[in-house]
Amino acid sequence: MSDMAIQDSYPPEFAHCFGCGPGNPHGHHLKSYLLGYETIARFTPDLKYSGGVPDHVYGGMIASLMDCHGTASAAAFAYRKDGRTMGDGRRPIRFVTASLRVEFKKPTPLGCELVVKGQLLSLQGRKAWVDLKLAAGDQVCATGEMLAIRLPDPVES
Ligand SMILES: CCCCCCCCCC(=O)SCCNC(=O)CCNC(=O)[C@H](O)C(C)(C)COP(=O)(O)OP(=O)(O)OC[C@H]1O[C@@H](n2cnc3c(N)ncnc32)[C@H](O)[C@@H]1OP(=O)(O)O
Repeated sequence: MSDMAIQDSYPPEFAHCFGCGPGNPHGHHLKSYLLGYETIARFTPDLKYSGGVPDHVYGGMIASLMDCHGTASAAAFAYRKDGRTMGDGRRPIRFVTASLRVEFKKPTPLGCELVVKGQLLSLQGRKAWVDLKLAAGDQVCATGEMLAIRLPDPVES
């Protein structure tokens, strides 16, 4: 596993995300890592992120974790495809979410660590499709599929 969290390679101007930006003092600071051919993030939601019943995680939190982990995953997969290393000093590769479909398979327990994993489905031009799974222990509680779009490089003047 790379020692560097994908989000820690974000330059300051891209580091404000509430879910994962290192530069947002109020945010969740999600950290995603490239591990072989998949990505992984671990996060324990605070007890205030309860859903309809007190011991289940709010669905928006689950979608938020997939949102941030999915775009970070897309970036990591694109770095690898381009033969680059994150934080290499060149213009960073960044993706934003164009669409995210989440399927809530089981209630997600609150008060324990959640593990989000991402796998690349396809990378074509600026478009990356990422498969996502969120689990509590051995139980997959939610699955997702993201289309992430790579931000274009600025035109040199
Ligand atoms: C910025 C720093 C990021 C740091 C990382 C933290 C991110 C954390 C995760 C997030 O919360 S991201 C925030 C939520 N997402 C957004 O705010 C994105 C809002 N949408 C946009 O900014 C633009 O629509 C977008 C950049 C996604 C695309 O606009 P562009 O003008 O750059 O591209 P264009 O519209 O030409 O689309 C490029 C391709 O993607 C396709 N596409 C775009 N949106 C799509 C969509 N929603 N569904 C399907 N396909 C889509 C589009 O058809 C086209 O396909 P082709 O190349 O084959 O023609």
